[in-house]
Amino acid sequence: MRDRVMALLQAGVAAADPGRAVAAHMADVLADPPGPGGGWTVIALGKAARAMAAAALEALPEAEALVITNRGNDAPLARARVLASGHPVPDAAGEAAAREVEALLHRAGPADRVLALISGGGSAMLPAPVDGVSLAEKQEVNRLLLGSGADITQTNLVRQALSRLKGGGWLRATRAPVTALILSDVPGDDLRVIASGPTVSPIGSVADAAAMARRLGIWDRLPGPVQAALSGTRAAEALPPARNILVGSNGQSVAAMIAAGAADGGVPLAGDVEECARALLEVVRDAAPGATLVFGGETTVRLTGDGMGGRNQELALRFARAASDLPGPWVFAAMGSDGRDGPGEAAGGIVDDGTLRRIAAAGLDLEDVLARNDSTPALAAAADLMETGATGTNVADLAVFLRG
Ligand SMILES: O=C(O)[C@H](O)CO
Repeated sequence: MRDRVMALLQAGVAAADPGRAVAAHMADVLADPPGPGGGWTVIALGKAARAMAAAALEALPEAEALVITNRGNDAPLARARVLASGHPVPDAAGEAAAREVEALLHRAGPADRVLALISGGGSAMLPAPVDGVSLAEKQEVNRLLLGSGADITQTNLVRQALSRLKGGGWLRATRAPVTALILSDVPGDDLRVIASGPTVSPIGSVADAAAMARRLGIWDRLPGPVQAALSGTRAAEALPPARNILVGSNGQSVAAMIAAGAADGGVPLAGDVEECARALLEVVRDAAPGATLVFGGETTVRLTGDGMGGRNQELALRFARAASDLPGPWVFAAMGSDGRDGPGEAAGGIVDDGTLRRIAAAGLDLEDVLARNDSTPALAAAADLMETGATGTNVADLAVFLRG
């Protein structure tokens, strides 16, 4: 049963393979070639940038690419300049990369074509603070947003208002027509949110961003220049049109898992992880023997301790606790599609009807584990920790329930 669950998760991850996703859409890209004397400017941003650029360059034998990605994903790539940038905290390397991106975009003329390859993590990797705001101040804003409980849409609304390149900034910076291939790591696949939407219109106005900072309770702690920038009015402008194409997403991965033989679980992985665990249990309670249900999305965890864990590991444990009276055999697994769940090395958790017994046998008190958000050691003690290594893509979280 565990092998079947892992094979389905693997099918979901494979469907989000950045190289394959880009290759599948290069015919669309090539349908709008450069004009006479023009060429391609390829700029890739985010955790999947290198893999996306590699696939694009296969189809563009004359082109070179600028790749901005996080450390660890920054292996050299033929015909590309690969720049490592700070993530999740923006850094000076990212600021220098942002200047290179701007220079390339400015240089491209109307006969050229810009191919933007956008993936998650891009917001932190390309800090381009608006006039009057320093990198250190942007770092502080980042820190405040992370601690405020803001979701990714709220976070990126504020980030966009403080950036030259987010929220359509790439379009403002170039005279060349832009096509963007976008790999989504956000629930709902709002293109304005993914990597803060460099090639689409912003989520809201500067005033909306200021109102959000107030609502999140961080306004009074924002550095003065940031408050000033958020108090200004940036005239709403019509952005040049761009072709924005979603090439991979959580929904597409869930669809691939369904194509591999599972059924749609019908509820998203969303909201508070405990509430989500209970909602999943309600869905699977009446599942017939042999039924396999798949789920996608991203939950949130309210931290009450400082243990080692991640939202998928916590979801797996909370599901096992909620399902204590669910007749076995059953298996439930949840993972981050990037193979990373929280700060450690684990990808997620894979629990079954014996998990609670194994945790107790290891001398652990599950209530205490959950109160300390310490899911990794508990899952490891039950031989239920999932470790896949980095998968090279990121389309949020995937989960599978299988009834034996
Ligand atoms: O970079 C970001 O903003 C997040 O990963 C969402 O795409």
